[in-house]
Amino acid sequence: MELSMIGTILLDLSLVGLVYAAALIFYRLYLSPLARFPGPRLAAATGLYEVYYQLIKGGIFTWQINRLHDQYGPIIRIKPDELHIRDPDYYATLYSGPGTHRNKEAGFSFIAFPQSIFSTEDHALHRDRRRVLGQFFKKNAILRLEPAIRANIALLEKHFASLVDTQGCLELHTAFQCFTSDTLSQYCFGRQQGFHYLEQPELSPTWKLRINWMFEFCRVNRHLPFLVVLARRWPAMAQRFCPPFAYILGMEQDVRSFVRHAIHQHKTQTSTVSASKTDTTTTTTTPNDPTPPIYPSILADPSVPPGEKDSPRLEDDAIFLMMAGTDAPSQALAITMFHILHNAEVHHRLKAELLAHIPDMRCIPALESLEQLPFLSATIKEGLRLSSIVTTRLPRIAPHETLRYQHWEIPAGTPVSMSTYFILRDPTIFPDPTSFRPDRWLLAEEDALRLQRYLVPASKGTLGCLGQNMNSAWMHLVLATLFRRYELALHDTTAANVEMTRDNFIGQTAVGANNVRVRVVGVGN
Ligand code: HEM
Repeated sequence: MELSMIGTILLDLSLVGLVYAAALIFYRLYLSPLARFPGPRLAAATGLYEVYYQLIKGGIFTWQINRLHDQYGPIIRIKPDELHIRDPDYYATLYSGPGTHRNKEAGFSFIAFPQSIFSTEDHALHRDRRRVLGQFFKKNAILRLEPAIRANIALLEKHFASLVDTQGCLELHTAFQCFTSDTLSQYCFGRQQGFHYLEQPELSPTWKLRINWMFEFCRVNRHLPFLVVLARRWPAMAQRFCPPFAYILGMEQDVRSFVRHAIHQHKTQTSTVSASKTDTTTTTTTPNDPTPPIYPSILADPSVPPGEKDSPRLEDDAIFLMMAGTDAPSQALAITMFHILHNAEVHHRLKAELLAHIPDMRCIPALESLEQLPFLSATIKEGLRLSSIVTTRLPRIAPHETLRYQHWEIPAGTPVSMSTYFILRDPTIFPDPTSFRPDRWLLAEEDALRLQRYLVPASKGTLGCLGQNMNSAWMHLVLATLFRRYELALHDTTAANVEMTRDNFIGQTAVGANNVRVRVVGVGN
């Protein structure tokens, strides 16, 4: 083909592309059913508006949305096909419970783990998957898990005990990432399986690095999904060009191998049982186990369809669960501890309550009894509010319902999102919102319930977080144990070390600042 002909074809293609782009922008600005909604014209015209804030400006679109609300009002168009609402009282309507139909939006699923519960867009399939996984996170299941949680707190404590009266210090994100990844992986796959970071002589930063990089990549992946496809296809090259990709591969490989091991064990067990009904020595779950591990139990559950038990499906699910169930809770713990130690009065009152209710520090009471301690529980609520870990918006789609907000009618099928970060810091609900004030939760029952409606760090409704009972158990047991048994003090740590400045789905501090260091200056009595 002659060069001039190639030139002509390219020119024609460019012209077609330009006309198409111009027509699309015209449609979005003037003809789209969302054209009448307020917001910047640039955001209505192109998704590149968001990409600019997320990729070029380093992940600050959440804060830009908040500024746009100041300018345009409580409902705005933030993308050609998405609306955002800033009104805490609308949250329960959008993130509704059983009986209403809400779908997730494809762009907000982790594209890298399409078969995980979180990425399941289909309403009915999501409900079935949630029924299966949800049983392991009900309150009763968590109460049965309490001895296993305490066993890992004992291992965690050794690292604090080794620093008593030394000049050494301990980084809390690292410590709690070890605790959560050990506890959750052992619950997922059995105590012998799973991670054992806490048993190492030094607390390993491995999981913290893996999970931090995973969320760092999440921000990029959402806008440039082909990068994941390329990196998966050529992992060695990906690591060469981007060395931190090794953390992600390492994390995925470990969790995938746990799942494959569980499947292998299950097959061995099934064939052994059919060969000899009496020999069950190779089982990974036993009928009397009070806390049977999650994935072996799912594999053994005859009501779960075989297609739901294949390796790729369970691998995706387990990787997502390990991400969701480790980073947010360890950040919540570390940031809550920062605020307690940073506020002398809160610290003093918490210690006084623990001392009064736990006379013998060797005997930390049962979880259900710790949950009755008013100041400890208020401190945990305030920690969850102020840490507001999940900074992303989470769009919901009502496929068959016209949602109404004030005088606005939102066409069925439109992605609509809200950001819990700004509900948790709304000054009309939480006066002086950036201050750590557990007292705000110490209210008469009716007022407390009213305020509690706005405590939504883990979202709400049929698609909301599954792990809140687990998280609450971890926070009560860990904080009660550490604050009753040790005198702790911050070391070389300021508010900048816990301030979220970037939205990587999960909020992040400035790069490298997410360190909360403590010294152990004594033991309790
Ligand atoms: C401070 C602690 C936590 C916070 C702030 C948090 C927050 C969230 C949020 C915002 C979502 C998305 C919900 C939505 O799309 O509406 C979510 C989903 C999820 N979280 Fe959590 N989470 C926490 C702890 C945990 C723990 C400890 C676990 C498990 C051990 C867990 C497991 C999950 C699962 C499985 C989902 C997906 C639910 C689904 O798609 O049906 N989370 N979490």
